Amino acid sequence: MSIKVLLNGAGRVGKAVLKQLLEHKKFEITIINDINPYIENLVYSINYDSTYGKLADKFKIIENNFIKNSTSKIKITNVDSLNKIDLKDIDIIIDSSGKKEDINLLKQLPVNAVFLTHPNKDADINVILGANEKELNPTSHKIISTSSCNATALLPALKLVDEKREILCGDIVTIHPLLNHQRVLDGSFVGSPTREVDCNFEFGRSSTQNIIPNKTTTITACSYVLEKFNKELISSNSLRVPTDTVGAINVTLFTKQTSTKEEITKLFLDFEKNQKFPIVLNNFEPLVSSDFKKERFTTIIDHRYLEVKNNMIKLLLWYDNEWGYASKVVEILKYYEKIKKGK
Ligand SMILES: NC(=O)c1ccc[n+]([C@@H]2O[C@H](COP(=O)([O-])OP(=O)(O)OC[C@H]3O[C@@H](n4cnc5c(N)ncnc54)[C@H](O)[C@@H]3O)[C@@H](O)[C@H]2O)c1
Repeated sequence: MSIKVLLNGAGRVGKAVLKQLLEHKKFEITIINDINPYIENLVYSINYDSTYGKLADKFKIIENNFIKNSTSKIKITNVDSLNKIDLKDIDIIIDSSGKKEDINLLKQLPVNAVFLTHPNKDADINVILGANEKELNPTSHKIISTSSCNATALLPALKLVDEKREILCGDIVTIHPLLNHQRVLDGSFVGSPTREVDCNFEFGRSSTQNIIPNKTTTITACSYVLEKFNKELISSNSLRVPTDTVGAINVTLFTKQTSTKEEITKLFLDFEKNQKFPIVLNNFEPLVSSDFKKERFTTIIDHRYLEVKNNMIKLLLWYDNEWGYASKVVEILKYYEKIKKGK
């Protein structure tokens, strides 16, 4: 029998999750809830996407707030809180709305698990593949955060280096595409209810005309997964750039033991060879950000920019913050179901 899923919030991440989950017959998205009241607009934005193109098997609206394509029939609801939805046939919720819902409310929902697509310190667990998936326990973890796109890309690399060389301190700069809470042209910034944003004035400026510096919650998100990787150990900031998707992280680490470039190269090559999930991909080609669009691997090491000097390691990582991150949400879901069944 298929696992019935409710998708809450069909924005950038929600739609990437939807499209990837449609490929997995084990999961059936039976409800999509979004505060967008226009079902015509919702179905249009699922069928047509400027970043990832047209959906081959398009949805159309059928009777009573249902949409349908050749394989799936999905009910559309339009409420602002999950406790207003009839959940009697739902096994799992994926909440990609960004709403910071009361955790106690989420815990009381009559479903097996709620997956949050944002870091959340009150969740039962924050999971990043390649970092702490072995701690995931379907019996005791009901509210499961799948962390952030940046932390998903970064933490497997930090863990790997730390296990071999012990990280003493470091710094990261994330270079991140623009997001839906930003402005197209200059305007006053209006606080987003779905995001914690510190740099309000900068986010009121035109996202298409500027590189916007801001703080990032990446390291805090890492610390929810593995406590060691916190803001005391690693400093951070971010540059928001006018591209649609694919981020990069410039990472500088100082380690207890010294390394050579060959040793660090081998570390990532060996990891890629032996990994169970699509995490590390080693790139030696002269590629640019759009070449990583729709890439499932989310810690793509660009070896052209790997630098190792004594106890300093400098890495450049790539990741598709929408599609790649959504693929990890789906992988975590599949892994959760697998260990739940004791396989
Ligand atoms: N975009 C990214 O690169 C990215 C990557 C990883 C994680 N995330 C996280 O995923 C979440 C969504 O981000 P996004 O970029 O997809 O945002 P988005 O603005 O594109 O999409 C959010 C969607 O949720 C809907 N929504 C808002 N409040 C709702 C509510 N109360 N109930 C139901 N639907 C609601 C909106 O109408 C919209 O369709 C955020 O928590 C974000 O931090 C985003």
